[in-house]
Amino acid sequence: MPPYLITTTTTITVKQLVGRTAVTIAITIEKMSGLLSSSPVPLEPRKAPHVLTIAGSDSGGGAGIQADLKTIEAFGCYGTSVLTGLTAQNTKGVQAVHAVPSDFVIQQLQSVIEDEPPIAVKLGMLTSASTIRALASYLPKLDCTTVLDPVIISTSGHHLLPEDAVEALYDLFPYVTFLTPNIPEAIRLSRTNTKETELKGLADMLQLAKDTQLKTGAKTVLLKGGHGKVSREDVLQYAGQYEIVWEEGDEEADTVDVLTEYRSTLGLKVEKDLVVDILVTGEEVVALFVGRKVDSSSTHGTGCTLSSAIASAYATRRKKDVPAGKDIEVFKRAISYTQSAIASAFSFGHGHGPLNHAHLTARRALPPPTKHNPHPFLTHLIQSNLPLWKSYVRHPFVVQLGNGTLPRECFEHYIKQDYHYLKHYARAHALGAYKANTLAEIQAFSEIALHVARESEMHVAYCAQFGISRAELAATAESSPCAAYARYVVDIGTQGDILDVYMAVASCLVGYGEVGLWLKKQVEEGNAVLEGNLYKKWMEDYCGAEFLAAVNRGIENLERRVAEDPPSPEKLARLTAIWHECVRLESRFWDMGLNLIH
Ligand SMILES: Cc1ncc(COP(=O)(O)O)c(N)n1
Repeated sequence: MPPYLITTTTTITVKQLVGRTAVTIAITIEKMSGLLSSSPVPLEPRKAPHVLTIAGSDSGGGAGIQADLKTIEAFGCYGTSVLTGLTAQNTKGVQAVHAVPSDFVIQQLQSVIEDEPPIAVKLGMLTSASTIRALASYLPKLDCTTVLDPVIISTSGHHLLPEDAVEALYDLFPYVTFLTPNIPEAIRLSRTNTKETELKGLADMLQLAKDTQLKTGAKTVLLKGGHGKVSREDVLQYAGQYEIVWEEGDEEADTVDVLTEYRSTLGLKVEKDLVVDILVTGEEVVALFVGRKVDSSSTHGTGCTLSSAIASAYATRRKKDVPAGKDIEVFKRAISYTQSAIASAFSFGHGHGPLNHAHLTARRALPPPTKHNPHPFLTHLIQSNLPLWKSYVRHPFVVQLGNGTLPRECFEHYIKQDYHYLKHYARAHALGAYKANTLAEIQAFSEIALHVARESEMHVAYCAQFGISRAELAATAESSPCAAYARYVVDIGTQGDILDVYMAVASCLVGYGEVGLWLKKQVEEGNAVLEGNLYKKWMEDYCGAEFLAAVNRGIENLERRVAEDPPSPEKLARLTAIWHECVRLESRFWDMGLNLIH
């Protein structure tokens, strides 16, 4: 589409975007009919599932009961807390621990339970052997689902559990439904003599998870793989053998070249290592949860958050007929919540920062740009419908153009229609200038509109290479797919606000950047040809450094705009819908070329 962008030096800005927030309103028929009938049926009082945490206090707010209660709340449950100890702690470390006497721990527990029994109990820092033993004799009476995060050493390296208390844990394990150790904790609790550094890949981790379950006697073990490094190939080896649950969109995330390439031009390390959490129930591997490693120092309280998330996801689970240890959905929701809380963490303190427990709610829905992902808005847009995005950027028209097999008349039809499209694309930018409310923004949109107008002249010359005269171009009737796309963009510009305009013009820019990069890679790998290709000039333009620099500027300004003024969830949903529609219409534009649609 826009060769004019090749020389574009103007910035494109777009406002904020992101996150996935879903609000479900459920009204039961009974209640409805109750409301409507002449003798109303009394409504059941609304109840939030009760989740209890038995853990220590972190004065810094990132771990312990503070993290637990925030997590429980985020899952829509009601949290109660029994404190086992107080820590004087911040993000830099633990300065002191003060144990709560074990009989007072039990007294707190009795007070809570006598009033309202919990659906699930999370256990964290248990502080002393006497408290652990007291809990081991109390828990069987409670008869409810328990999640134990065996907190032994803090992220900052402080011993939170004395040696005799670690041994006392074995009295508690038989009453534990879900045990969630990390690799060092699993090595310790399974009493294996392996050192962490001796673990070689996924096979050793699988063995460790099974050993931990066997030696502790906990019903289910979720071995957290955050400390390990696993390659994609290693995971794929187990594809037929175990259920593999990929993090949303991650299976294909590598294919978004435009972001990967841009990150590497910014000098950022593109993290290839995967994190694998292993779920073992009854000595059987149930599932592997695979996600991308998040390069972040905001990890304080990760174990507390995940275990509370499991307790809460269990308390609100939908499939009540599936055995607890095999309900993959529970673990998937808990892991995904924790991963997003790390990825969207904001900076706090001078050490290992806390997670963002409120990422599911309104204004923090979209993660802020981080070192790991400086493009959260675009990542959200692309991954919100990856198959749709691929139908555009890997369209057969593009594939055939790259390997030189695209029939000439298809390209000619496309390029003539593209000329028409440019006119409307320029109008959309003029509308953007009209709607902008700062002079800088007015200038940016006007300059792009000017560029489009000027560059359409270049387009005329470009078309001449294919024997298409200016008169022929002007006389060509607009095809329906071109009209549909162009009118949609201009219509959004007319009825929407400035941010809508940004959105309506973004997929064209980013998509052509992606197509250019992909074609370049195809040429390097021998799947596409440049020399002797009829479309060489077109390919060179879109693979060229100048065009890609314009794409990068556009992405950067879009992200900046969005980070400065985050949209509400409703606005985010609208922006995402505009993006999807433009991507769909871009794909139809290639269809038009390939199938000579008029
Ligand atoms: C009260 C309390 N509970 C648990 C942890 C472990 O959390 P982390 O390993 O992230 O330091 C902690 N530091 N403090």
